[in-house]
Amino acid sequence: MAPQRKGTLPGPGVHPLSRISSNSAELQLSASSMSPSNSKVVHCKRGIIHPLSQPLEPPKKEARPNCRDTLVPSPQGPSSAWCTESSVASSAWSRMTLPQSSSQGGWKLANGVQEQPQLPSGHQGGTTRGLGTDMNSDQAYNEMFPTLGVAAKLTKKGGFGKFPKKKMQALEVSSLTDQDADACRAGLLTGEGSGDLQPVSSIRLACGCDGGHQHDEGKPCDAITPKSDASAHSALREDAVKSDHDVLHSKPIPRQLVAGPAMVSHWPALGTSPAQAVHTDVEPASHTSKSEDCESPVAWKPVNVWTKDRVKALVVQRFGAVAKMNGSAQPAPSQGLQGDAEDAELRAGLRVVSERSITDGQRRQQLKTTSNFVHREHVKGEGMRNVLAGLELVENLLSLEEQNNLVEKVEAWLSLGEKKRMLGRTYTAPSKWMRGKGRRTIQFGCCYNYATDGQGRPPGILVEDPVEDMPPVLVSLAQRLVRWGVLPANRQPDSAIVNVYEPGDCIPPHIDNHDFVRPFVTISLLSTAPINFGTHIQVLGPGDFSSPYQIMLPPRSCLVLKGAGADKAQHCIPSVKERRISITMRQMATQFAKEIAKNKAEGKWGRSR
Ligand SMILES: O=C(O)CCC(=O)C(=O)O
Ligand SMILES: [Fe+2]
Repeated sequence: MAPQRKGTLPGPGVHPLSRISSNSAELQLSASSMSPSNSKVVHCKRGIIHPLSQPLEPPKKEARPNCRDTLVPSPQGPSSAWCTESSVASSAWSRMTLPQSSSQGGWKLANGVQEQPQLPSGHQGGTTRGLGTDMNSDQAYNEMFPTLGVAAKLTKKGGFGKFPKKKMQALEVSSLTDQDADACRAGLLTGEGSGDLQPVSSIRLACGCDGGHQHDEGKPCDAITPKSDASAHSALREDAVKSDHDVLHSKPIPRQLVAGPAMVSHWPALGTSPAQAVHTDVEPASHTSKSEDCESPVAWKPVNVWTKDRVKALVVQRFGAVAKMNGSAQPAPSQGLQGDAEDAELRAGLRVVSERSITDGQRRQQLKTTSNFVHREHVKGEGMRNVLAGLELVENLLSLEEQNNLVEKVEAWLSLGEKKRMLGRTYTAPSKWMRGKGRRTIQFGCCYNYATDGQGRPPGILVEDPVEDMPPVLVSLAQRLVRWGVLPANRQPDSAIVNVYEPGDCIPPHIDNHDFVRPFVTISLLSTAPINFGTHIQVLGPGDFSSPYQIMLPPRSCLVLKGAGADKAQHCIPSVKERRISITMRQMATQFAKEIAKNKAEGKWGRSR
């Protein structure tokens, strides 16, 4: 039996005057589980160190010139021409995500042979590159390595362990289609099966290079691989890859998104790259004090500080690969629950390497929680009571860098949504923008029906209507909310709505639907905005609401809603002055989660891509 559906959440594009409601109801409780992969990836500012947790083998050389992702035939090397679609799936091969616009690169294979820049006929997008190749073009290098989402399809057999080192130099990879590449960057196109996209092993460092060359201590990396450094490159790369693999040999391949700072040049819809924003003062004006910038545990460091020793230290730190890296017999340090969780966050792009040393306990201590909100109103049948009881504002939830990473993801999701590349009603936008009309939303995990729809379905979760799964970055966020005590363990969110407020946008007064259990949270990003509370909030005009109580929501904070604060008082966000993003993360009542799981298992939630 479906739970009562009384609360309603205003939709993204309907005038607020048409949708005020309030109510309360008893809830069905549920506990859902999300299973982070245990694989480990080092994620640095402008790149990642991906472990290869499953082995690779050279693909069979079956030429399939007309398949979707046909490789550019390469003049030499073990992989002269084959179809990634078949060979990757069948023989543990990798595919590298490259934007179409980067295809005029002028790369060289390590053996010095120029790779053909032209795409073969039948190619639908993207291009082919060599992994472990030298670059002969600064432009190509800078355009590609720091920018790319990297994905691979891998099967369970073969491996670097069995793969001759030299052939690493000529590993051939091919791009995904443009659509896949977009989805990959957005952290949506992932999966565990051999038919899904997976990250390829690669080492790309903060300098934007792939780790394939020697870095002099303290000296900037010029991101061009001099020929003479070739052996140093491969030594470093292979050491690290081997170590990753040795340590992680039996673990599943991590799901990963890589979105670098140069993404904007390939994907104009993204706007300014948040990765650059970290050190270029894109932080909105609402970040008033300088100290706020300083409280981030991650101080900005110049990107050119990576040295071979630093890389080794990182790999050791991340993977416990002491023995492999140093040739000594030290045992690998064990990774506890915290380590695994951090790994998941690193993979998801939520956490950066430099935050690795911060324990959950320390993170919890950084949180500043305010919970004594009081506003007494008459509640029918209950008399006067504090209708804000149960609200908690948790400040300092995210560092600046974590916020920027999230915003970068949101921009990618918006871009996909605009291109209609997300499932069903994942992305919704007001048909025509006007002040107070609404906001854009991105829903993950379940489709929420904001208002009675054309088929007469009431507000609430629509279990038949597919939306995209929670992306890894949000799964990690949900897990950390529990780990840091913001939400109880049995309330880990399994759904999320991203609200994107452009100046003038609002969310009208509402009580969140009881298809979602309490407590739940809404996380604020980018700018401070007031949230209004009251049992009867008045709508004065588009985006203009009159209410007896207001709480300021600073960026990087979250508001926990439960008790009367969630169920007796309505809340709303009046038209915002500055761009703001919020992520409302909630757990579905058990039966909805179960029905959705069932529908997915029966293949009723197809992918639109
Ligand atoms: O943007 C916010 O902080 C509030 C969002 C909200 O109320 C909701 O998603 O239900
Ligand atoms: Fe809400």
